[in-house]
Amino acid sequence: MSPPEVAADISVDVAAGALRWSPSAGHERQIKLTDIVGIVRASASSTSAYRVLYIENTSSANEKDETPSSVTHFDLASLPDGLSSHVKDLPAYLCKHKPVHVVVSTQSGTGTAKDVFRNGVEPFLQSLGLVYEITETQSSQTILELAQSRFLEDACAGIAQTIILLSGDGGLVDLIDVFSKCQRSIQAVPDIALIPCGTGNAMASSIGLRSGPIDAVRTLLSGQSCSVPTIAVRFSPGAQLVIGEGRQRALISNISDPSQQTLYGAVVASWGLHAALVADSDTTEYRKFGMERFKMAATELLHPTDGSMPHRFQGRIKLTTSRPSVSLGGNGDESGCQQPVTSHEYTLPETEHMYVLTTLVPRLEKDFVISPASKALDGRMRFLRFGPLSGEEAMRLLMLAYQDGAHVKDELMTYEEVERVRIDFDEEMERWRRVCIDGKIVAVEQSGWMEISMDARRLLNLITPIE
Ligand SMILES: Nc1ncnc2c1ncn2[C@@H]1O[C@H](COP(=O)(O)OP(=O)(O)OP(=O)(O)O)[C@@H](O)[C@H]1O
Repeated sequence: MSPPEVAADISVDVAAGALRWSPSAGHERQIKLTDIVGIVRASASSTSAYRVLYIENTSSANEKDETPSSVTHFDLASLPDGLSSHVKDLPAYLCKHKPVHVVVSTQSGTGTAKDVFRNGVEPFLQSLGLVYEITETQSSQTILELAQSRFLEDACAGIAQTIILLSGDGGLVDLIDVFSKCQRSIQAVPDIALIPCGTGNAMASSIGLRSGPIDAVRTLLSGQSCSVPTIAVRFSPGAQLVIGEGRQRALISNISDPSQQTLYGAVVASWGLHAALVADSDTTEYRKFGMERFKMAATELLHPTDGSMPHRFQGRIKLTTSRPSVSLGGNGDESGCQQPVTSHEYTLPETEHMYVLTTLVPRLEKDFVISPASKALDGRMRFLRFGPLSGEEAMRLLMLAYQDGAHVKDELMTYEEVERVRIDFDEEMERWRRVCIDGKIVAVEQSGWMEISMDARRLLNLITPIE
């Protein structure tokens, strides 16, 4: 790390939204006030009083660099007018006795997590003098193994942990799955700071981290810790995880009891078009295209090369919803009192489907608002469905999700809050019995089923921006 730079001639130009200073060597510098990550008080042993952490944009017009920004800092002897609102105390989750654990998921998205660590997270931690340990993923098992051997053990022993996770949704889901399958009680719930480095980044986008991974570093200094609600997805005994670019199968759970075939997630459980396109596009070849990979796979599913219509997914769907009880002989309760809520279970009349999705979050990508009524981490589950359509019509409907979720107003769409969803699959080919749980793909056996419901436990916290 370079020696601290103590600034002189610091001035705040509120009208221009700029901060100017003279470094100890070199020309006057200027940044936008919006690029300030935060200002912290220097340690007692320091000669300066404050440290300004900011995002430096080093991109040039010709550079094709996906992570051009970096986090850096300079020191101040005193605080000029106009900067006091940027002064932050270190949040409790950065004041634990244990080193911060950083997990870099090297294959997430287009493989930028290492750069994001080098340019954003590492200089941030060093600027604050925080001690940290790093794990870079070597395989798709790394996070699962680390969660099992370290994070879970410490959580059960009551040791407070903060984990900075540079990944997409997959890394978070690996942690959720390991913690949810633990039979022991968690004594200290870990705080997870998600730095979005994946393709969809549904959870990060949904909690408000939509300006890229370097910008998400801000939240490390000024976020709040919120518990993560999860779904439990139970499967029929023959269901198997699809791994190795679709070529291999693995057990869902190492427990031999078939009734324990459960996966846990925090984002989405889907069947039909969504699950098929996530499954088809999860190959090294497709991953190179970033977010485009979803659209490319969708095009192939919606416009089969043999000129046929898109597949009609066969199965029966049963929903359980919460509804206020209807009072006998009345048109609702006019007294203003809350009506008791009862569960209502019914099977959809349609047995052919195209898009079937249950979600806990509003966004599947930064601008793809799948469930506009959802609020991240509020623990409410919503169900979306539409039936068989032409490729053009399905695309039209899904593109409306990019207009703040306008698709849910379309009469072709079923959209409602649910407590439980059960699907009984009536498909012969395994290809059409693949489902997606937060990016993981499961192939259900012929005549098999899956059942999605909320898990009552909250075993992990997520650091979210304060609104
Ligand atoms: N070194 C590695 N070798 C093989 N697989 C890896 C390696 N590092 C990470 N992975 C796997 O790559 C996948 C990346 O998933 P992740 O969700 O983080 O990114 P993504 O799929 O691009 O994003 P999103 O889920 O947000 O769309 C995970 O399954 C992870 O276990």
